[in-house]
Amino acid sequence: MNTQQQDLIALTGAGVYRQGRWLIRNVDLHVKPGEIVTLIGPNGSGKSTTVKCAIGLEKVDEGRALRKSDLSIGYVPQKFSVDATLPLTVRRLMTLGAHYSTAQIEDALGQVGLSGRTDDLVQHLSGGELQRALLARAFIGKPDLLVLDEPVQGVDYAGEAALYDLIGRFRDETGCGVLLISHDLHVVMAKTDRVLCLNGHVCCTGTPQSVMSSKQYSDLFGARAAESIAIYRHHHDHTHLSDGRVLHADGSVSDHCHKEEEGHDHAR
Ligand SMILES: Nc1ncnc2c1ncn2[C@@H]1O[C@H](COP(=O)(O)OP(=O)(O)OP(=O)(O)O)[C@@H](O)[C@H]1O
Repeated sequence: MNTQQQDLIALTGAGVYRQGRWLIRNVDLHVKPGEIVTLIGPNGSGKSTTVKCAIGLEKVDEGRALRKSDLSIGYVPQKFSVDATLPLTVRRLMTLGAHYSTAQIEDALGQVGLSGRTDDLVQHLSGGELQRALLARAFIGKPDLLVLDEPVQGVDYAGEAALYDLIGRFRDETGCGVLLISHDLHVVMAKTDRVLCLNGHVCCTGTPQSVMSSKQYSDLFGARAAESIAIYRHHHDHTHLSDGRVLHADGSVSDHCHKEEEGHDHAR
């Protein structure tokens, strides 16, 4: 990756305020071409909200969200539902909003192990197959940025490794950036260039190696590091108040939870 390259997306001090509370605050996130950046964090910690701000689906209430001009994005959302009464074939799914040749569609589907399935109804795909089809749809336009919100949900273990390999290969071949939300600690550590651990704010960040060798990482993940579930068992020592300020364990209140260090224990 060339660090001189322009960011594809950049959040700076981003905050989203909805229904009387800050969903995220003080979030900095940058993705350059060729870079895989992964967000991890507990349920409800603001990962999807952060991704939506980055690609312009949510607006930020403070801070800045910038995107490279003419940025093309291949997005696999966390939730994708198809109306059971609306017949939608895999071919149609692949061409919604764009035109691709049969050869291009077959090639994209072949890459995710769905060759020959173009005429199947999307409603009849299994959960893992639908996920693969959505990934093929994200790949097919060769976007500048792939944004994948839990791309392997419902995919079996062997299929999961294969799909992450595919994402890595796609990045290598096209030089695209990848912004990923993952719950799989092994995958995060193996594939990603940079990890951001969110809990309403960025509580620790760095290369997988630097995060893994940091005290914050062992405090966060400790002996359970081998278990992906460890991600959800942070030991927390401060609370986010409804006005966005932070109540620390010693009773002090500050505007944000970053005191001096990059990563730390925290709570919401
Ligand atoms: N538009 C909205 N209005 C109000 N609250 C919202 C809105 N969108 C998200 N939230 C809340 O913000 C919090 C963060 O949601 P988000 O989906 O970003 O979390 P997440 O880290 O992706 O969670 P998960 O791992 O469960 O998918 C949640 O408590 C959610 O209910």
